[in-house]
Amino acid sequence: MVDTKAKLDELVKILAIATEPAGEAGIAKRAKKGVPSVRERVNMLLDRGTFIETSALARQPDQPDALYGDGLVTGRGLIGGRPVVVIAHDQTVYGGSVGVTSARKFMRALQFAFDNACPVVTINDSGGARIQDAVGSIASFGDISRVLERLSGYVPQVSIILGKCAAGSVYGPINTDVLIGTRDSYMFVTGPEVIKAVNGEDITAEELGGAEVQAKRGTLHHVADNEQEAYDWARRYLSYLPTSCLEQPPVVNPGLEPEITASDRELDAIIPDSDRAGYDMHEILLRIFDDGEFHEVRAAFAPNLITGFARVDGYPVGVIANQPLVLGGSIDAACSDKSTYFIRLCDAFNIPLVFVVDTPGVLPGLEQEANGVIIRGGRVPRAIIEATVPIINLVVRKSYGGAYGMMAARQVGADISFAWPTARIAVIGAESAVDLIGKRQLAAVPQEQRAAAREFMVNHYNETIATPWIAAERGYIDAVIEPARTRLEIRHALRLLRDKPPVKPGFNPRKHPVYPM
Ligand SMILES: CC(=O)SCCNC(=O)CCNC(=O)[C@H](O)C(C)(C)COP(=O)(O)OP(=O)(O)OC[C@H]1O[C@@H](n2cnc3c(N)ncnc32)[C@H](O)[C@@H]1OP(=O)(O)O
Repeated sequence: MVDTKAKLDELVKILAIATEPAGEAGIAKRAKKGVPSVRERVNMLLDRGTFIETSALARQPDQPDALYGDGLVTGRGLIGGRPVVVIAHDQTVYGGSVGVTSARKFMRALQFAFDNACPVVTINDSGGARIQDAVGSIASFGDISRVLERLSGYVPQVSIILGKCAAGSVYGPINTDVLIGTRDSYMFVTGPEVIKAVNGEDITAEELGGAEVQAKRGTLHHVADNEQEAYDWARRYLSYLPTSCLEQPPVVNPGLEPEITASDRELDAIIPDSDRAGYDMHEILLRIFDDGEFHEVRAAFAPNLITGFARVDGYPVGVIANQPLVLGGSIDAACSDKSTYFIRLCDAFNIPLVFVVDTPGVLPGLEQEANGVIIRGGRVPRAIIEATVPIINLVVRKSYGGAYGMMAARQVGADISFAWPTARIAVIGAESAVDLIGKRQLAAVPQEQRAAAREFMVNHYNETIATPWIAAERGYIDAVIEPARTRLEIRHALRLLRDKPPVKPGFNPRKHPVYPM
């Protein structure tokens, strides 16, 4: 005979335990740290009331006191009304470490995302592979890595970093698309105590892998002031992406402001008269896309290049722009990596690219050469050439030398290229050009007249060579446009390119190209 009521009572009791598996000790641990519970975290991320948990009762076999959930909460829910899979570590259960059972849950959740072609968001607060599970846990991380690779470029993957994450719990996230850390989070391969024990090095957690440091290294794509901001940032990021590479990104509020606005007209005066004066590129970006909105990604890393998302007539675009306020907007090794990554991210998810160009060229010097500026810079044009999404190129001021191609000149990959009348398109800047090819002429000028002669030659170069007119006359760019018309011209251009096919025509029997790495 089955005692149905007793069974139901047992279920209610077990579910209550599973909701707070570490009991009072877990609650006290969170209270001490001042952090929400893992399920509160999931609910802060998702649309209200949409979370459906899976495998809440999973626990280690053959251990009567094993804790439910095994340190991981998994399930599905909605963000902005669209499905996502969520995987979140419970720091109060085995330190959120990943054992054989939790790894199985992890894999099942990833498989669900694969089968249903929906994004994955992980909330990481974990010391990595569970030491007690020995080879079982490191083997499980191997399994997880293989599934993450299958998902990469197929569905968007976001990692939120909270607390102190180490080892497998940083290598997993770094293989996802975007990492968001709270200001008080840490990422390292091994923590300070292990380092002290292994090589005697005394180092603080902040120096080793604090959020600010990791953002400057490019490991974190955004540092949030608190958990809620981290979840909001992730939600906003996903609003620009399709649920998978099989879909198109969502369109939001098309058709607004079809005529030139007062904000558009401000663009006519934004480039300073002085060639050497800087200005904040954000001021341009905020005026050439919808609603003055720009969702910047990786702001703290290589800030001489800006990357982020915006909308053009409601359709998401990825934006890559030089920042004249930092290193004059020159291109260095770090910003080359930033650019390559962002091109591939957008291309993977059918998001057109808009390059906004004002760069004096590739940053010269020993430090850059030692940092691999050649090999890292070499990947940028490759990524542009391989991309199949529509690409727009807009030169607002300088576009010199190798940087011309690295910012998607039409000959490298732009489908449509524009320049403002203030554009300077040339092999090198005026001063360097005069010093290089005009040195014999200058040497022949009497010393007292040399400075004036040099200035004359610089002006002559700027007025006759480094202009957009030569590029326009010879067909290297498509049009020179009034700055105030830019927002509408980009709209028209992307409308023309809306049906660009996602494959390049022509058969090539190779397996894949070889990258400069
Ligand atoms: C593929 C791989 O992942 S191999 C590498 C395995 N992981 C590691 O080497 C990291 C080991 N862990 C650490 O270095 C530290 O715990 C840190 C840096 C992650 C966190 O440090 P702290 O914030 O000071 O927390 P603390 O060390 O107290 O750990 C919190 C709890 O998690 C447990 N824990 C942390 N990491 C692990 C782990 N990998 N396996 C099992 N338990 C772990 C701790 O034993 C502790 O348990 P308790 O609350 O019952 O005492």
